[in-house]
Amino acid sequence: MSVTVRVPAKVNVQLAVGAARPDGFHDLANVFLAVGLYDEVTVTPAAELKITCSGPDAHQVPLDASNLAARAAIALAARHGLAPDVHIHIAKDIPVAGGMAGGSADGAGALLACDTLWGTGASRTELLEICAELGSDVPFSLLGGAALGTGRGELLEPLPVGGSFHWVFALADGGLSTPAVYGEFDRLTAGTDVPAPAAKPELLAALRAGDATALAASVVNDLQPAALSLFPALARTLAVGSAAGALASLVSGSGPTTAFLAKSAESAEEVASALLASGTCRAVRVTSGPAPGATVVAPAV
Ligand SMILES: C[C@](O)(CO)[C@H](O)COP(=O)(O)OP(=O)(O)OC[C@H]1O[C@@H](n2ccc(N)nc2=O)[C@H](O)[C@@H]1O
Ligand SMILES: Nc1ncnc2c1ncn2[C@@H]1O[C@H](COP(=O)(O)OP(=O)(O)OP(=O)(O)O)[C@@H](O)[C@H]1O
Repeated sequence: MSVTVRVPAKVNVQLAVGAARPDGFHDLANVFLAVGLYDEVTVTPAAELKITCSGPDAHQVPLDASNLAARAAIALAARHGLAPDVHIHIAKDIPVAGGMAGGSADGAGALLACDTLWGTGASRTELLEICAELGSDVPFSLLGGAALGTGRGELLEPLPVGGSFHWVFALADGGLSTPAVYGEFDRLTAGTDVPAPAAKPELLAALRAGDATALAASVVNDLQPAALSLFPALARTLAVGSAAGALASLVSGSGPTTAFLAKSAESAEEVASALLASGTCRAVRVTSGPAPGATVVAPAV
């Protein structure tokens, strides 16, 4: 008896970052778009909590209680007076420490999988509450689609999207630590007046219309200068994608994955080939978004 949940990666089409708050987090206007790269989380009853991981980046994933999937199982079990005795297997396809919310995806996936396996019947509200305790990106991993995240990114308002967008992702050699990138943002903006973050109306309209050209004209990531400062080689990857015809080239979230919005599936393939041929990234992925949020794919039998 086991339950498998599929969970998407995300790209931030707008990431507006405010000044650091007293609690160390930053207020955001975070426009999330789920894209079709997925991790699959399978939970099976076991004598004790155990985690395994497969996939090309598996060796970088912690297999102890610090794994967000383990933390999710423990949090749900504690709320319902259960023992978190499950084997969690993560089939990992989302790049690790890549700015695509891979760990968050596993947290949301394990939560939904354990809820289904244990029959805890937690409401959507309770699941989202636990997600927010696990991390700022985790609620969106559960929800999927597109959403505006405010607060530290955990307060979600689903957004309408009028079509599918073609994306290419270039995976970098190495990762970036999210706190380090926010720290670099603070260093780069020290002494300046950081405006309160706000979603751009023209960007929300472009999403609503499914208009890739209009979306490309308005994407913006306030963490990009910080990511480039810590990982300067990313500038070359961005330039290659733009020269190959991408409508927009940007750092995905805290990086170092770079994201390229293409006008068509054919153009996306051309951008991907140029990126690979340039030698400025370790791998490329072609996909589209929005993608659905965490979904049970193989229920308990
Ligand atoms: C960069 C993004 O991926 C964009 O969606 C997120 O803002 C990061 O979300 P996350 O990885 O879920 O981050 P969390 O696990 O909640 O926080 C990790 C660390 O990132 C920094 N952090 C995160 C979110 C936020 N709004 N402000 C922050 O300053 C803090 O240093 C925090 O200690
Ligand atoms: N299930 C998990 N998968 C990957 N990393 C995990 C997981 N649980 C905990 N981690 C830890 O979290 C760190 C960040 O990994 P993750 O892949 O979530 O980064 P990210 O995609 O850049 O995050 P975000 O986009 O949400 O800022 C890893 O280096 C690892 O130590």
